[in-house]
Amino acid sequence: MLGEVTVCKIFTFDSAHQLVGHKGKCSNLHGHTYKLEVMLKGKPLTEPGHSDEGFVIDFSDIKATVQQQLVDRLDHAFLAMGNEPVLETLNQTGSKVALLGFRTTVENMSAYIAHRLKLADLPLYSVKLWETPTSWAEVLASDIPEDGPAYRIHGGCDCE
Ligand SMILES: Nc1nc2c(c(=O)[nH]1)N=C([C@H](O)[C@H](O)COP(=O)(O)OP(=O)(O)OP(=O)(O)O)CN2
Ligand SMILES: [Zn+2]
Repeated sequence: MLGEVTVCKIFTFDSAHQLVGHKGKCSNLHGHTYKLEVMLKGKPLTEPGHSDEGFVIDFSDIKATVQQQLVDRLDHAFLAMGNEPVLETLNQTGSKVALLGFRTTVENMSAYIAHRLKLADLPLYSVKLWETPTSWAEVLASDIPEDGPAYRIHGGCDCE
């Protein structure tokens, strides 16, 4: 839309996961330093004298929301679908687990993140999630179905 600007804030978090049934090395328990690019779009505020004049949204407000909604939960956690054999041991030993309920591919993770941020009322344009320095997935906010991402849910999740 005319006059709109896209702004981006970048986050990183370190997590472990395991793609049960994967034909290759990702069937092993392993970890990533994920890089998350959150892109927001809107018209910069024009209200004279307002703290946010000239901002689409204050970067510090984006940071607070993304930290609270996602990073605090995912960082240094095992990202679980719920079907991983190691899950029982992690739960028994009090290790940090984010039970997401879906297969933790980068495609599904980026859809989950986009949905969470849309629900948090950010003027979200898209999220791009880097799983490795050479692999990423991107989801546009406008491509998230009203009732949430279309991935298969296994059992439950501790998402809300
Ligand atoms: N389409 C997808 N393919 C793969 C995913 C995924 O989420 N979506 N995930 C994995 C593994 O979890 C892991 O990310 C390995 O990815 P890969 O790019 O193969 O990692 P490398 O370290 O081998 O990357 P190189 O830069 O090519 O060395 C697998 N596939
Ligand atoms: Zn992986």
